[in-house]
Amino acid sequence: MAEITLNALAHTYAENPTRPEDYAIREMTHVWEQGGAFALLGPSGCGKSTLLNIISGLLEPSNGEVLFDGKRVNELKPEERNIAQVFQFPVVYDTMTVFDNLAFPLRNIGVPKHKITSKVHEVAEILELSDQLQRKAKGLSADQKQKVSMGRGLVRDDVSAILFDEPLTVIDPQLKWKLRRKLKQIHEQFNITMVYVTHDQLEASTFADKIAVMYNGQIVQFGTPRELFENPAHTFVGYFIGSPGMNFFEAELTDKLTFGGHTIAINKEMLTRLKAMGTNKVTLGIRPEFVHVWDGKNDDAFPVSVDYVEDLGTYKILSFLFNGQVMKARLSEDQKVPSGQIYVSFPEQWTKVYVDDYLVDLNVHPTSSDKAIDNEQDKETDHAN
Ligand SMILES: Nc1ncnc2c1ncn2[C@@H]1O[C@H](COP(=O)(O)OP(=O)(O)OP(=O)(O)O)[C@@H](O)[C@H]1O
Repeated sequence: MAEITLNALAHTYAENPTRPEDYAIREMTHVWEQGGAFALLGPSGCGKSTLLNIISGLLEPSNGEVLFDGKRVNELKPEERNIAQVFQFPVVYDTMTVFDNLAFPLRNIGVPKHKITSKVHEVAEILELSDQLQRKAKGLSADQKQKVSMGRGLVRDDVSAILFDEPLTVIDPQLKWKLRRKLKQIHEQFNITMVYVTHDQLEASTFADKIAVMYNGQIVQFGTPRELFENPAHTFVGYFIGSPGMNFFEAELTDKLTFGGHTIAINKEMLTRLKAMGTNKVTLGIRPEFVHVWDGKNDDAFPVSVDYVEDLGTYKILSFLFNGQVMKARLSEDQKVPSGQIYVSFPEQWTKVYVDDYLVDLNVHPTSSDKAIDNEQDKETDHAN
């Protein structure tokens, strides 16, 4: 069992890296606590496999350290790290029986025979493979083979963590949910650190307690599925999580925030913070679920025109044009479908503010650069006095 720490970790495949874009993993410091179920979620090419290979020892990082329970493991070979890895495609020995496949990692480290037998039966029972133990792996279905792959990670008591790299890719859709549930159950039973890599938000949120969202070689947010939904820390999280993703629009900052001449309701403290940041490029984000749609005129609502409505069975997605920009609102199944000109409002609580793609969060203290701006402003005020 292990807590995994990435300390100022960075990796590049380039020989002479000069720009941040030359790094597949940009410098990150990150902790996966012992016993947690974590997902590493992001689109193709964001650096998930690179990160996983660094943790398992298949790849040596260009900079920084990997620590297991506080101990540096950079120099340890994969087999010395006690990490089990389950890949996209099942790794099983076709000519061996299921029993021998599961017993293999234990035989390798010289575990006594009677212990092997009891451990293999215990794991087979959990994975519902007990009646398959004497079968040759060759004849198994893809999902059964993948269960054997997982079982090979679970038989060893000395495993620090299990890393899953898109393990359900080859599994039939109707069996996916079953295996996902099984994994969750195994996690609860074994209390082992599990890191699950996927580009599928549904897989990530059903498996993990906490999700690390990766984008361009960086972890842009690490939070519960609910945090990622309600308070995306980066515009990419808003866009990537949710279906459809968050609506974004550029607002103009003067003594208020406006979009196409309409004033967007925003907290006073937030306005002060934005002014202190010295930016006039502010991006606002609101999830389709939180857009209020009204039939008639309303003091807080903006006039918009309906573009089209998609009926998705249990809910509807309304596309509308606001100041020439297409945005979306989610309507419940029984909500009346409006047409023509309608009114929408954006509740202040759910209107998120982003500068340079990062959330401006009033609960988080300003960064040192914000403080520097504050200090400069204080100085200017002193001079003026
Ligand atoms: N061996 C390599 N040599 C050079 N560049 C590489 C190598 N492996 C990966 N990359 C690059 O590093 C970046 C991150 O790739 P990586 O495979 O880690 O992403 P990923 O999120 O796992 O993508 P996928 O989901 O498609 O596997 C990409 O730009 C990729 O092209």
